[in-house]
Amino acid sequence: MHPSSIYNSEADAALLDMLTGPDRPTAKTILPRRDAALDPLLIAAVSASGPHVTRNHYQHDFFPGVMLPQSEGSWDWTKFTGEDASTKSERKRLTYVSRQAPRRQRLGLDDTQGGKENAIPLSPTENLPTSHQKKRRSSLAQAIEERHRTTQPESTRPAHKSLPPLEVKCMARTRIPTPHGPVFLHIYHNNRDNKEHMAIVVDSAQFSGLPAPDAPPHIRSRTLDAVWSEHETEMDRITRGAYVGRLSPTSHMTSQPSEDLVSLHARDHFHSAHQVTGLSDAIPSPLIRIHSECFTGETVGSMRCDCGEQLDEAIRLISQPISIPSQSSFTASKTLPGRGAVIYLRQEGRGIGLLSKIRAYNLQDLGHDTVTANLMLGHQADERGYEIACAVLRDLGLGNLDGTGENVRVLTNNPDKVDALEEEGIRVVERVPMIPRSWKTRNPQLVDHVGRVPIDDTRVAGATLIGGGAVHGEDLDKYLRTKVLKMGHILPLWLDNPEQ
Ligand SMILES: Nc1nc2c(ncn2[C@@H]2O[C@H](COP(=O)(O)OP(=O)(O)OP(=O)(O)O)[C@@H](O)[C@H]2O)c(=O)[nH]1
Repeated sequence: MHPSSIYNSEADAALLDMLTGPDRPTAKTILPRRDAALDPLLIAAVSASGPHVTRNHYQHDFFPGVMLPQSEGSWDWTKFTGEDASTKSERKRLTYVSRQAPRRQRLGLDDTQGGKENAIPLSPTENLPTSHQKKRRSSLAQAIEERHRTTQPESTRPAHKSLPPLEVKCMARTRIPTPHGPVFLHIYHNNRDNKEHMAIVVDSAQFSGLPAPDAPPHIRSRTLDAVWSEHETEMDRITRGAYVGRLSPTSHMTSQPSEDLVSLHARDHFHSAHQVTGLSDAIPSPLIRIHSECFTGETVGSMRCDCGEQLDEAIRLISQPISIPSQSSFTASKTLPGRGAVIYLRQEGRGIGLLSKIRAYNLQDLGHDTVTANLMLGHQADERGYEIACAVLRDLGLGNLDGTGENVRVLTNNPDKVDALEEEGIRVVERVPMIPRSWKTRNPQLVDHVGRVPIDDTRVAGATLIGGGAVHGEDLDKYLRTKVLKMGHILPLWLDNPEQ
């Protein structure tokens, strides 16, 4: 036998011994491992799940900050007394680097037109003034003039050539009981920004099923009632709110995808049936409000502005029953439930965002008014747009575009809103003013020690929130006065002291 084959047989015998023998080989006798130190599959899995895979990966510099000793392993955060400023400046922050091309490139957008109008979903720095906004105005009068020039409704601004037509889709709706009666809350998505705008629809007649022949059509979302996929189930439709009547454990009826046609038919039927009596003309058009988000006013109950009160008052006014006087000696008078909608737009702080609004409040505490404070921060006095609101209105059958949809009455003092709606083809047949409650109810004899006017003893809590009463205070007076005197709101000024 050849010596090398003997050597091989010995090695093989040792290997066999190691694998099968009763005694495990010691470190001295063990043969070098022949298997791979790391499983290639494991390596592939690890490399496939780098920081680009998930936004919640630890390499994002979120709380707790990476590279802080406290962030390693479990640590008692109750002991944290703040990061040492010196170590913070030395600490090199890890940054998240996207491997995708910039969104602008991926969407094939032209980079030459900056500004909000391009409606790219907002980045976290959106609230910071851009360089062109940082330009200081020489005088307030000039700035206000400029604001009137630049804050036209979005529809009148030059449309971005690469933007697809605006689309909105109602993703879900549900019944919400409120102090003013039930409403349907609708959540909308759109292809212009990454915000969830909402519609609060008041139409309690819907609870009794399909519209009665002598009643106005239901206010329903076309996109919600549409068929979303051939695979959608009845439960899918019910879960997203595409039902008629009222849901209960024992009753649920899905809406028909052709709801659009049904409601159009119902509207035609309604109008022709009542042309003779004139009843259809006697029923007022739905009352709507376009409302802009105000976290401080609506959630915290801030008395710096009247936003919480306006949202509450709008739902209350829209929910008021409608009395239809008798049209002839043959017909009796009627009372219909209130109908309409509040379109709730996520354009906090008149479009400048919550962060900037909070900074503006500090400037207001230094004595500046709401308009000047915005301008000092490099913003316009009002940066809102109403294109999405109009698309939502049309989806709800409120808009009367191309002969479809109803005319509307609009609750506002803001002439810009009426102009914006009309630019978009929404037919506004009446502007209904919103008089501040405190102006309507203020009577020095009634003011209690916290400055609240007890207009209704049953509604004393949460003064500026839903279901609240009337409040007034120095900040609110100043804000309301500025709206009338500087922002052109159509409201007869009520002042305790006009010199203030
Ligand atoms: N920048 C800024 N925004 C504010 C201030 N106070 C309220 N807002 C925002 O203003 C918006 C409400 O606008 P208003 O001017 O009160 O009312 P309007 O909607 O223009 O007009 P109406 O329809 O008559 O109520 C909300 O987005 C609030 O967050 C403020 O002091 N500064």
